[in-house]
Amino acid sequence: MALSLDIRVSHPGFALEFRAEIAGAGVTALFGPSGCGKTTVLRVIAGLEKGATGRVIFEREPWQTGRRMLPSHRRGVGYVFQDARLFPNLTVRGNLDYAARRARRAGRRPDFDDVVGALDLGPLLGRPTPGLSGGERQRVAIGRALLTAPRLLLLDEPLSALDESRKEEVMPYLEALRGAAKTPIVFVSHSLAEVARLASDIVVMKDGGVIRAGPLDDMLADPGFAPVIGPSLAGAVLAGTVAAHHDDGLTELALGGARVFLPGVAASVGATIRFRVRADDVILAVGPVSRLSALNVLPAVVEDVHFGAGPGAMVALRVGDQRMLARVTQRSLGALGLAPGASCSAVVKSVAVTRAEIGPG
Ligand SMILES: Nc1ncnc2c1ncn2[C@@H]1O[C@H](COP(=O)(O)OP(=O)(O)OP(=O)(O)O)[C@@H](O)[C@H]1O
Repeated sequence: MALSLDIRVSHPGFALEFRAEIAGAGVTALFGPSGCGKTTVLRVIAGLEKGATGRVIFEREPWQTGRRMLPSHRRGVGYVFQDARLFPNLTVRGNLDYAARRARRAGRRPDFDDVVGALDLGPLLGRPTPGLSGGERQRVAIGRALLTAPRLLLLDEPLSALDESRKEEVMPYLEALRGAAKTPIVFVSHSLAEVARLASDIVVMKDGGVIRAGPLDDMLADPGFAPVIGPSLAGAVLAGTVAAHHDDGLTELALGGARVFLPGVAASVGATIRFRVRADDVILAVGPVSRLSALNVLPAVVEDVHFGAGPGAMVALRVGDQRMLARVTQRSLGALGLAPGASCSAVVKSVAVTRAEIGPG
């Protein structure tokens, strides 16, 4: 584990008591409602929360023990804030150069051209920052953080200030970063769709503490996790390989032996795609399914059933070697005779999977 945290922070009316081990690679999401303490955790990691106590160890290096803190600038942390916080008096190039100079002074060697290329910042370099769009500003902010050649990258809701189309503009850069960066990333979000697209691990927070932590895919496929996030948000991530793009705008994916049709995905044939299917969008059927508008009928086996306090049930399904969740009524389960071990079909409408929930694998 790269980052070991056992920290406490106290503000008037708020107490944080946070323990977690954060992986040395990939993206760990800190997920939870507004005010649960996500930003405070990032600030402690970055060395910005002066009143914090406890222990922060990064790759065996003590960043904080008790009240002794390694100064923020000696940690090698890149921080991207919700609002880009660019220097308004400098051009895009000026903002980026500033970061690269800082890194070089600290003995690190950022690759300017590499970062500019990865984030498509070339055409923006001469622009003053006040005139940039929200999406452009965040790309520059991410570039600036990368140019400090950080050992750890902290992203605090980098998309939350953007509207949906701007989010979609920036998201592919974050996804590419996840694939290319050897730097571990801690990503704060209260959007499960964003977390499902970017994260490999998740730490779920509530009221200043950790309520669940683990690998994202396992967690999202666990029917016991649904009550933690709210059943209407529940849904598992599936992965498939692009098999074909069709003239009517649909993309066909191979999932083991099964086929799934999604709204057109911009990825080449053979590429791996991840997509989240919300439990509410899955219909279960027993026996032959014919003449149905839904395009995806996946052979499934019931693995587990969790009953809620109301009339609903969360059903864990195995589809080939992957897992899915379906939320149906207990009445339907009884009528169909569905219990662990039973075979059924999981029916998913193509249009139920939105673009925001589809990303590269
Ligand atoms: N410097 C401070 N002084 C007093 N209270 C603070 C301070 N910083 C944070 N808090 C409080 O601590 C709590 C946690 O704040 P924090 O910003 O960490 O939550 P969050 O989960 O990141 O929220 P959001 O998603 O809205 O950004 C909030 O109640 C906040 O008002």
